[in-house]
Amino acid sequence: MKKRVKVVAAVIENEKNEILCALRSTSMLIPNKWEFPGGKVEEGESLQEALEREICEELHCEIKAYEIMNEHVHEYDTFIIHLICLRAELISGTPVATEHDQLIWLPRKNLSSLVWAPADIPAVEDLMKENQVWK
Ligand SMILES: Nc1nc2c([nH]c(=O)n2[C@H]2C[C@H](O)[C@@H](COP(=O)(O)OP(=O)(O)OP(=O)(O)O)O2)c(=O)[nH]1
Repeated sequence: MKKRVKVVAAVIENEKNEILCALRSTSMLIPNKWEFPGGKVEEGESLQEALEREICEELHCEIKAYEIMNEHVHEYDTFIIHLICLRAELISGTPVATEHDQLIWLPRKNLSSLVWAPADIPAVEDLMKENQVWK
């Protein structure tokens, strides 16, 4: 049976309405694909606590995590991911790529120019739809 992981990911939006996108490195699982930074939820943690911890560990900055913007189950060849994307805001510091190969801020309308991890595509599509409604 495939392993099932519960992962939280941060949709961090800045004051210019750009979203932080992170490139998984060649040494990570699902290499060279873009994702929303985050990681696995540990036992006893709320989604928000898990995400704030992961971002602090990975990007060396502080965020405040808010509500779920997209939730999706995706089956990879070797595992099943329950990916939960939360809206988030940068509270202090500047994100630094310590595990990722690259970090970029992109306006919603340009998100489709990146090659995303397959599990992220529904969240990316939802974000781009918000662009059509509000911008
Ligand atoms: N963080 C994150 N992971 C994603 C996304 N999309 C996606 O398929 N994944 C996959 C890649 C990884 O296999 C898994 C998350 O694992 P991870 O390695 O980033 O999490 P972690 O830091 O808690 O892992 P670990 O090193 O403690 O084992 O989910 C996404 O948008 N964000």
